[in-house]
Amino acid sequence: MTSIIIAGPRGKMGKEAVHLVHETEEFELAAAVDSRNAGKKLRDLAGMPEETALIYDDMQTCLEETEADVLIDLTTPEAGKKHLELALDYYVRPVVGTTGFSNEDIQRLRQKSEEKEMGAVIAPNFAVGAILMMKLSQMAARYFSDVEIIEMHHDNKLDAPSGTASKTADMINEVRTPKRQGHPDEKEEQTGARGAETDGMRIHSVRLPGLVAHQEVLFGGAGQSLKIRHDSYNRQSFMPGVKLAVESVLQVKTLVYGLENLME
Ligand SMILES: NC(=O)C1=CN([C@@H]2O[C@H](COP(=O)(O)OP(=O)(O)OC[C@H]3O[C@@H](n4cnc5c(N)ncnc54)[C@H](O)[C@@H]3O)[C@@H](O)[C@H]2O)C=CC1
Ligand SMILES: O=C(O)C1=N[C@H](C(=O)O)C[C@H](O)C1
Repeated sequence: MTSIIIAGPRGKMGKEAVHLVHETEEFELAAAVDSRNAGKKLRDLAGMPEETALIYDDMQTCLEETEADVLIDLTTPEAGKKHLELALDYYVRPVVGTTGFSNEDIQRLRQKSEEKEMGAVIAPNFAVGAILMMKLSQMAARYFSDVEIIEMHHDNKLDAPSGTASKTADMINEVRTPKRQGHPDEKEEQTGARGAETDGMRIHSVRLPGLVAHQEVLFGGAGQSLKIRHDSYNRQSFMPGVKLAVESVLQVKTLVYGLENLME
């Protein structure tokens, strides 16, 4: 049985994760960390399953008082970083879906996880289709070095660009012939018109109500273009990936960044 703490249980993703843990025979919910409702049980909150796990409003207290194997964090960039470090301190393996980690953060946290000989997973996207979109984009980037990433999300998202877009850019950069795209003399008449610059490529972030999580990777070459697109229409799309990450984090002794490194 894998005993799990969930941080952010009332959030859009956290709620789905609570249901995933509740419905998975080999998982059990040990506790939850929420920004409110300390002292209540999960089942006391609207829309929650019949779970008696205690709610804490402070990660450190939760870790001190709870026996758990894994922490699933689905909170905010600021809280997620703090929670990941604390989980490693208390020898609880973190599975972090929260986005907003820089490459420097990941490097530092990987070093800590290796010092502790504790597995950790940071997965900016748990949807299998999104992982394939990133891998196919990496494959295409060998042949097309002109690429623009357009990520589209709901308007409650805190971070931009999305974790998925940053990861896609990293994966493309591993294989792409370095190139500064666009006209050498191009000038933004309005700040931001060309999007965020990363190694000469551009990332554009769209935020609109009604959207969930969508991304297009556009490649251009002489007389042709290629578009690779993924859409998540709901948060259930992420749950098989959360389950895989929880199962896998028990088997590794370093920080794994990206679900593609855990998929067969
Ligand atoms: N890896 C993936 O596949 C996915 C990742 N995400 C990421 O997951 C995170 C959460 O996304 P949503 O559920 O859409 O956000 P949300 O805003 O619906 O939920 C976040 C929850 O975290 C709680 N929270 C904030 N600070 C906290 C703290 N210090 N301790 C405990 N709880 C705290 C909030 O009260 C809220 O209930 C974001 O960073 C988002 O980018 C979202 C979807 C998929
Ligand atoms: O905030 C979201 O919703 C999502 N965040 C992740 C990201 O930043 O890439 C994953 C997915 O796109 C949904």
